[in-house]
Amino acid sequence: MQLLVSPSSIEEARSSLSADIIDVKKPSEGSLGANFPWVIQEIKKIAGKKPVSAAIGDNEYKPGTAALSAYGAAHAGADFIKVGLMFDGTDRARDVIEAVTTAVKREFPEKYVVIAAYSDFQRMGTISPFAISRLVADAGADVAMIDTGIKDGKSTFAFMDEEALTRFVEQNRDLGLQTALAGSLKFEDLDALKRINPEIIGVRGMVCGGDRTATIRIELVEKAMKMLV
Ligand SMILES: O=C[C@H](O)COP(=O)(O)O
Repeated sequence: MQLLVSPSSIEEARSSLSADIIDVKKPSEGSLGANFPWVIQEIKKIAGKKPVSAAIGDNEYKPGTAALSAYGAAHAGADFIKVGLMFDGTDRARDVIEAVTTAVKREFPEKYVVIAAYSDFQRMGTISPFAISRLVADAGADVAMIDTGIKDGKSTFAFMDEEALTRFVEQNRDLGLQTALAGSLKFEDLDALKRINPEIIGVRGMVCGGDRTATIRIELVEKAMKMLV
């Protein structure tokens, strides 16, 4: 299980370097808020051999806009391009997933496309994570992800229990996909996450000391890494 940590600045990225994946985002613009291309470029430089991920926003149904954002993130140096689906409807989700995957993979077949749905989809009226796996696999994307859409401190475990999350991981594995789980995860959740066994867990608040609007602390990233071995 790899640890993905989401810094919002170059300084925070420096504190995140012991994580497995450095995920550039702008939390002030949403759960999967996109940061500036020059921030991705700078973080890519300091990340060395560590893979860099970039969130490209909690997208409405705008396949062209999402595809261009994904293309921009790939060109800025992101190895993982992470796309949130903040709308409902299987056909519409298929359009966006195909568009972003094509935008990245035509030029960068080695890069990973991560498609995220939200554990709190019911309160937001957006697509269920269970509905995206097949679409992600059919499009040739790589990772199906769950995050929380509304960052009000309620964790993914408040909306989906261990059994549901395990089913999601298994569904993805059967389709040849990796799974990433995130959403206000806490140190206390790590044992359950080890049992669920996704390929990636994504955190920010946990390594900011509980408040995702605070700053990432190097010792908490190291603590999380130690707890995962
Ligand atoms: O990709 C993961 C997210 O940044 C998780 O953020 P969070 O742990 O504050 O919910």
